[in-house]
Amino acid sequence: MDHFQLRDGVLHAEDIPLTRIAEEVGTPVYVYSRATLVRHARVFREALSGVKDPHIAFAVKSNPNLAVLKVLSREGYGADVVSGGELVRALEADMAPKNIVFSGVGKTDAELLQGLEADIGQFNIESQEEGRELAAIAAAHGKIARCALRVNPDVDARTHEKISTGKAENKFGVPIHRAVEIYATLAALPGLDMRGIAVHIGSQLSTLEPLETAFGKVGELIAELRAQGETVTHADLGGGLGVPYKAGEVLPSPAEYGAMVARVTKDWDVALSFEPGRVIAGNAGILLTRVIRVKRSSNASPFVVVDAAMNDLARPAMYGAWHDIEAVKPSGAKSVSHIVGPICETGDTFAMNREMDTLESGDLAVFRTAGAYGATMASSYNSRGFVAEVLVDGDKYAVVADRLAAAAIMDAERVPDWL
Ligand SMILES: Cc1ncc(COP(=O)(O)O)c(C=O)c1O
Ligand SMILES: N[C@@H](CCCC[NH3+])C(=O)O
Repeated sequence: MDHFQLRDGVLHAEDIPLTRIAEEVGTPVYVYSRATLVRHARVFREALSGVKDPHIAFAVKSNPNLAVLKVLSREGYGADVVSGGELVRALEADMAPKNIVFSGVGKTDAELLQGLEADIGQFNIESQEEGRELAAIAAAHGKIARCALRVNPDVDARTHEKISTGKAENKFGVPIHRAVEIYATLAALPGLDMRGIAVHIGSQLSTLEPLETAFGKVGELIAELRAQGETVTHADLGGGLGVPYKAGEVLPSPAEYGAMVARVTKDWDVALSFEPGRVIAGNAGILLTRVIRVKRSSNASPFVVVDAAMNDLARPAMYGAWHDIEAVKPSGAKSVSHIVGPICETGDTFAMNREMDTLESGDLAVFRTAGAYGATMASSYNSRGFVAEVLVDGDKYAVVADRLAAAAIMDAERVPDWL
């Protein structure tokens, strides 16, 4: 069920008209639906009913807002973090340390220590070098780091090249053909409890086949490790399940994903964990914007200039990504337009020649499927300040991230007295 629906001609988030949020909070603003987050969290867990005791760690990078994390921690979700900053957020949102997994190719010594001191559940080690450093830090502090070795299975996830992570040429994980040797080396080090394998081949996957191929390789690796006398009790299957960005688009469902996982892993005899991000948060959020003006300077499609820009929602500029765009109070008229932001880059374009609701100066519109990799990738480019975020719950809402004005950002800058 979609919690962003038209009621009496006005698009609502749950029971709140988006016109009200625009008036009271201003635009641009991200709006999240608590009911959708909860529904997605439960659907994903339910989809894994064929897996014994799955551990689900929300990929914090997809939406690190504290209120969003709190909703998910209340659903029993843990966190997949990739920085000390994300770790602090997960703890702040009451995610139990044992339910936190630390991924990423570039964890610094300080971040490794931070994870050890928080006694997180698992480090996903991405290189032999990182494993050695973690072992030394753990041993020096009298701690044991529970670890999985992230492997790179050299599988094409068939997604956008910038978010593919499982090809040999990508920076992530250790080459799977070297995994047995590296695992054995790390398992012999004091300070490390090597207990499993992790894999994540990319994001916004639109077919299950690459995942199945990668998981098949992990299954073979686990058997090989055990044959060599290594202990393997855990496997982390990452995230990556795609979501529809266009109305009517059909992607593999969480249930199909869960059934595939249960089938492929049935003889593994390990505790499985998952790191979903987009599939939980993507369709739980929209970006609400207002049309500044419509430029009709030629016979071509008009430029509808909105007050959101590539600094607020980077995906179209970065990946050529599509987000459905709809009027908040649709008149019924449709036309072909270009939807652009105010930033001084041609790349600040959300849609070209898009047939969609006709928008006029002052109208409100939404970018759909903006709950994942939206606000979190915002910047202050062109000194635009940071976009605000709102969480709706039935007939109430709260501002869960203040708009950070350009002036507040400037306050953090200093002009040296020798200038
Ligand atoms: C290690 C890791 N886990 C989980 C995720 C979450 O991916 P997604 O949002 O596609 O589910 C990512 C991002 O791709 C990631 O890099
Ligand atoms: N930022 C990307 C996803 C990156 C996934 C990170 N592992 C996107 O918006 O699609």
